[in-house]
Amino acid sequence: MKKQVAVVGAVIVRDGLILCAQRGPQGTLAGLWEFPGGKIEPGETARQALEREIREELRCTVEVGDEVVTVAHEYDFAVVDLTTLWCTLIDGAPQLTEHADVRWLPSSELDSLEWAPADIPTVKQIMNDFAA
Ligand SMILES: Nc1nc2c([nH]c(=O)n2[C@H]2C[C@H](O)[C@@H](COP(=O)(O)OP(=O)(O)OP(=O)(O)O)O2)c(=O)[nH]1
Repeated sequence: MKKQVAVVGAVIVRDGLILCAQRGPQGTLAGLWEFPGGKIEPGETARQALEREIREELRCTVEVGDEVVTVAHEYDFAVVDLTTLWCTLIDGAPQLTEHADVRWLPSSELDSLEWAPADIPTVKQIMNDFAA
């Protein structure tokens, strides 16, 4: 059985734009775009994990809202269960610590980036939700 990893990602919305983050040039899924976040640690809820990851990775504070969607994606290295949650910034502005780049994009332009494979259904759903 492949290892199963529970991951949370933040869909941070500010002034109608969505924060997209590019993974660093080394390691898993290098250079691809994702929603900032990471693995849920034992004993944490998805929301707690996301608040912690955003503080660590982007040095800012988010308020976590409703779930966008949960998607399971099988990579060669693991099955990733990616849950995304709508977020708003309540303190600070995102700073680059691990990511190569961040961009604020309107939902209609999200598909201009090369996303991690697990994110593609999520990106489609966000584009639909915003267009609705
Ligand atoms: N944070 C985040 N991770 C994602 C997304 N899409 C996606 O496939 N992933 C994958 C990448 C990683 O394998 C895992 C998240 O773990 P992590 O954020 O702790 O990443 P990492 O690079 O330190 O992990 P790893 O090298 O040990 O796999 O989920 C996404 O939108 N956000």
